[in-house]
Order: sequence, then structure tokens, then C-alpha cells
Amino acid sequence: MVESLYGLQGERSKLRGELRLLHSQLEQKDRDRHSRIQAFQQQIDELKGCIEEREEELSRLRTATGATDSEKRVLCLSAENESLKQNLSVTQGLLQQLSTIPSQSSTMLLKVSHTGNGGNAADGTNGTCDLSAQENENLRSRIHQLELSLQQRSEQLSHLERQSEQSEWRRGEEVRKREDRLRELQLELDREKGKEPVVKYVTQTVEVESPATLKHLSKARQRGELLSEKLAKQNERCKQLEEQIRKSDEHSCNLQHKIAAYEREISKLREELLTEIGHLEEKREEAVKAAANCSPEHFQNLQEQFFTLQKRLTALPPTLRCMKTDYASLRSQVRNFSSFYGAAISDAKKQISAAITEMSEANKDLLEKYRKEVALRRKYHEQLVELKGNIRVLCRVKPVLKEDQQHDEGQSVVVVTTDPNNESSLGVLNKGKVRVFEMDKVFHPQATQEEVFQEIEPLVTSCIDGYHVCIFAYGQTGSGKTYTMEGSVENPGINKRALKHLFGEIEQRKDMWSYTVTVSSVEIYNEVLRDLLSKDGEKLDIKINPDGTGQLHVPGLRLIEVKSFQHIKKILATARRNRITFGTQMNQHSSRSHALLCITVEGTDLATGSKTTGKLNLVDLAGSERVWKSGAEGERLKEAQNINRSLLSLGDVIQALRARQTHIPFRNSRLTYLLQDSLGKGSKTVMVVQVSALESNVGETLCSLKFAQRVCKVELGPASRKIECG
Ligand SMILES: Nc1ncnc2c1ncn2[C@@H]1O[C@H](COP(=O)(O)OP(=O)(O)OP(=O)(O)O)[C@@H](O)[C@H]1O
Repeated sequence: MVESLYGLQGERSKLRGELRLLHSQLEQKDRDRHSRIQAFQQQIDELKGCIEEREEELSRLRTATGATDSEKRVLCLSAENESLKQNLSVTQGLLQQLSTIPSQSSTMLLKVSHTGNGGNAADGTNGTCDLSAQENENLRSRIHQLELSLQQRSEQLSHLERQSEQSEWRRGEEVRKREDRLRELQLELDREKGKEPVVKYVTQTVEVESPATLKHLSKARQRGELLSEKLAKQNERCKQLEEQIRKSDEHSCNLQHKIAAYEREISKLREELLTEIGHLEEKREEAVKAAANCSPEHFQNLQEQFFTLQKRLTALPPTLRCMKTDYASLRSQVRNFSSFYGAAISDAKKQISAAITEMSEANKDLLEKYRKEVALRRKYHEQLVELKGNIRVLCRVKPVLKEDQQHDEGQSVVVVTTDPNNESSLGVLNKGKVRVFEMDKVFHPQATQEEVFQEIEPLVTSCIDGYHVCIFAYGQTGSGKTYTMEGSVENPGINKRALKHLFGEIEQRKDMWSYTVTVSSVEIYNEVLRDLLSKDGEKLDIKINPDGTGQLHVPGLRLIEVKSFQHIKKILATARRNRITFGTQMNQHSSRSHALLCITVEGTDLATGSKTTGKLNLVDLAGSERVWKSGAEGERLKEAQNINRSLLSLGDVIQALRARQTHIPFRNSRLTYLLQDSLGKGSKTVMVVQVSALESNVGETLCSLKFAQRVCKVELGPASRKIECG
């Protein structure tokens, strides 16, 4: 019994050990189950998150535009969502089942503890062991079922994941398409923007010709001209060098041709030589053969022939050598040609620079001589002007024009005659009598503008030398004063020609003198002074210069520095525009004011630094006709009276000057007052009296000529002027 009891106890402890093992196994399974439940729970959470995302996307798509694709996509996603939800509920149910299963290990422990409480229930021990084995079996099958179900869920889950991936991919596709569409729209927008605008804007450029701009412009132009000149010179030099290179190329080409010809000749000669040697060898062979058979005389002959041939043969190599050396020297010539060419050019350059220095030395001498010549010329010129008289009166007869004939109602009778053999007299037929007037010079009606200017030219030159010069055009309205002074565009008068001459002289003297030319222009109308170069035509006054020199000046008068003849053209045009013109019975475009163009030339001797200031006053006087004939009344009458008064004052001043009176009545008119420093002592004056040749103007012609004669009549120094009066 005791033995069997011990046996049972051993069995029981064995069973207990087995149960403990089983229990630990079950515990392990429990832990696995828990971890699977947790994984499940996690997957469920993820599924929930995925469902939420899908729902969000669904709601987004629902709010998006009603595109058919989007609608389809919404439906698809809804169906997917539904199935996902079903899957989720199934999974949750399963999970709940799993959660409600009691822990096998705890049951087992309970049972183990029950069995451990009393050792007296031996029958019960076996029964408990069977029950636990069955339960274990049940649990195993349950766990197996659960594992199968878990596997199924996992498969479902992976299926759902795949579905989710697919829907994600579709969504990505959708987004990509939308982005593509957006890009297309952007491109279209850019294209639209890049198109020409329908409305075009008009841009206008406003040019402002400020004096500073003009000055800069003229400077830039001069610089441009200088640069173009330099460029032209460089181009010329380039052309020369190109020509030289071309010639050198030609030369080198010729040399190469020659070399080629030589080479050909040499090879030909070599061939000839070889063939001849061959022939000779053959002949020699033949001769040797024949010698054995022929007579001694024949042998002698042959020997002689052989010797001559040998001589010829010996003469050939030197020729060949000669040709070879020729050929080699030609080759070296060609090779050395470039260096030789460079050396030749540098030689030429040296020669040129030497020639230039030589020239500049010679130029210095010439310049010195030229200076002396200029001084001498100036002296002679002074003497000439002195001889001609510092106040000269010239007369120009206006040709009869078509317009004059219309005024004269067809009776264009000419009463003024000039003598081709006597350049200083003219006759006027009046009341059957010819009255002869003597002037310093008379220009016949066909005299050209150039001829008139030639008479004035020396005075213009003396202005550059520092003299004050006045040139007046005097005469009745329409007699050609403006024509003589201003002229037309095609046929310019004294003003333009004088300025052109002035700038020409300045250019010629530029190596010795530097000059500044300033210009002003005024008109005197009804004894009022106006600036013709100013736009507002403000009234000006003549005042004593406050610098203490006692000289006169006009405050506010515009003085323009002129750099070129082109510039002066613009200034003259402005002055002409501003001049007051009115129509009268005598001349449709009669100028009723005195117009003055004042040119100041300041010179500096570059060698000595001494300075000169010359003035040239070019005056186009107002018409000198008598008041009654101009049909003037009211304002016009006042105008004519003023004109006549100032002309009279001018006559008085010139007469007083010519008579070398102590008092010169400069202040009697604005005109003479303004010209005071140019009419005084040491100045030079020319009066061009304009007359009409027509009988209808004979009265005015006589008046003008009498005025001219009054000026001329005064004696000059010891030599008196002989004037014949009719
Ligand atoms: N020598 C000439 N050769 C050709 N045409 C001339 C000549 N002299 C004058 N004329 C013409 O006669 C017309 C009048 O001349 P101009 O205007 O010069 O006269 P004026 O004396 O200046 O008159 P005003 O005192 O009224 O200004 C102009 O059309 C001009 O072209």
C-alpha cells in the first residue's frame, strides 16, 4: 500500500511537473494571443485612419467641380469605404471574441491549486488530469481556430491594404492629371501674355537744344570729325600695307613658280642625263665590241668620239651643281622672305619717321618765314586800306527785275548808266540832263555777289587782325540792301561770305593764333533797341561799361560764341526771323528797322601770348525813301521819320569822321551811338549805296547818291578827292 501510495505520489508529482510545463506553454500562448490582439487593435486603428482619410477625400471630391471622372471616383471610393467598414466590424467582432476568452493559464492555475489543497482525494486526481487534458485539447483546437481566423483577417487586411494602395495610386494619378492641366493652363496664360498687346503706345521724343547741349554736340562732332580723319588716315595706311603685302605675295608666288619651273627643268635634265649616260654606255659597249672587229683608223675615230662624249659628260655635272645652288638659294630666299619683309617695313618706318622729323624741322623754318610774311602782308594790307581810304563809299545798281516792271506798269525806263571803262562813276538821266556821280567803286547791275564781296574782303581780314570795321547798306526800300547784305540761300550776300572768309582765315592761322568768335544781333526800330537773338525781343539800352574803360555796352544783349560756319548759319536764320517786317507801298517785305550783325573776334598769338580784339559790324539799314512817297501816315509816318533821322545822323557822323572833326555827333541816334566804338578813330567803314536804275525811282536814286556824295566829298589828308558834280 505504502509502495503504491509512493508510486501514486510520484505519479502525481510527475503530472504536476507536466501540468506546470503545460501551464507555462499556455502562458506563452496567452502572451502570443495578447500581442496578436494588440497587433490586431493596431491594424484596426490603421484601418480606421485609412477610412477617415478616404472619407475626407470623398468629401473633398464631392465639393470639387462636377467632372464625371470625379463622380465615378467618388462612387468607387464610397463602395471601397463600405467594404472597409464591413471588414472593420467583422474584425472588431473577432477581436471581441478573442478578448472575452478567459485566460487558459489562470484556469489552469486554479485547477492546479485545487488539486494541491488535499492529498487525500486520490480518485479525484485522475479525473482532474483527464479533464485538464481535454480542456487543453479544446483550448488547442480553439487556438488553432483563432489562428486560422487571424490568418484570414491578415489576408483580408493585406487585401484591404492593396486596395488602399490602389486607391492611393488612383488619387495620385488624379492629382498628377490636375497638375498637368494646371501647367497647360499656365502655359496658355504665358502665351496669352506674350502676345502683342492690342493697344499700342506712341512714344514721342522731345529734343531740347540747350546751349550746353549744343556746345557738347558741337564738341562731340568735332571730336567725331577728328576721329574720322584719323580713321581715314589709318585706313589709308592699312590699304598701303595691304598693297605691299599683296605685292609681296605676288613676288613670293612668282618665286615659287620659278622654283617649280627649276625643279621641273632639273628633273628633266636629270632624266636626259641618265638616258644620255645610258646611250653612251650602250655606245661604249658597242664601240668596244666593234673595236675588236674594226680597223685601227676606225678605232681611232671611235676613240675620239668617245673622248668628246666624255668631255660633254664631264661638263654636265657643273651645270647641274649650278642649278642646284640656284635652286637652294631660291628656296632660302623664299624662307627668309617674311623676316626680310619685316626688316624692310621697319626700315621704311625708320625712314618715314626720319623724314617726318626732317619735315618738322623744315616746317619750323617755314613757319618762321610764314610769320614774317604774314606780318609783312598785314603791313601792306594796312597800307592798301589806308590808300583806299578808311571810309569808302561803294555804289551798287540794282538790275531791273520782273516785279519792278509790274510796279512800273510796264514803263521800265532805265535812267542810271554805268561806264564799263570807269569803275568809279555813274550817270543819272533826269529832266533831259545826265548827272554824273563819282564813288570809290560802282557796281553795274550785272555785278555778282562775289564781285561785291571781293571789294569788302580786305576789311574782313583786317577785323581778324584786331580792327573795328563797319559795313553799311544804304538806299531806298527795295533797292537791294538786304540782298547785298544777306542775299539768298543759293547766292549769299556779304554777311555769310564775310563769316565764311573769317573762319577760313582763322583755320589758316590756327598754328599761330587761337581765335574766339562771338556774335550778337540787334535791330533798331523806332529808336528802340531789340535783341534779334532773344525770343522775347526785350527792349535794350546802351550804357557806359562799368569796367571803367569808358566803352559802351548793352546790358542783357545775348552774345553767342560761334565755333563753325555751320553754326553761324542758324544764328543768321534766327535773326532774320525775328526782324520786324511790314509791307509798304514800295516793297511787300520791306524791312522797317536797321538790322545789325556784330561779330567780335578775339585773337591770341600762340607764340607771344599777345591779344587782339576785332569787331565787324554788318548793318542792313532801313529804307531811306522820302516820307511822302512811301505813303506813310500815323504809325508808319513816325517810323519813316525815325528812319530818316537816324540815317541823317549816320551821314553826319561819317562826314565828321572823314573830315577828322574833333566832335563826332555819335549820340544823335541810337544807331551811331551803338556803333560809336566801330566808327571812331582807327576803324574802317564801307558804305554800300544801293540804287534803282528805273525812271520811276529817279528822285530816291538822286537823294541816295547825293547822300553818298556828301560822305565822299570830304578831303582825306593832303590828297583831296576830285569829284565831278553834274
Ligand atoms: N542785285 C540784285 N539781283 C537780283 N535781285 C535783286 C538784286 N537786288 C535786289 N534784288 C531783289 O529785289 C527785291 C528787293 O530787294 P531787297 O529786299 O534787298 O531790298 P531792300 O533795299 O532791302 O528793301 P527794304 O529797305 O524794304 O528792306 C528782292 O526780291 C531782291 O531779291
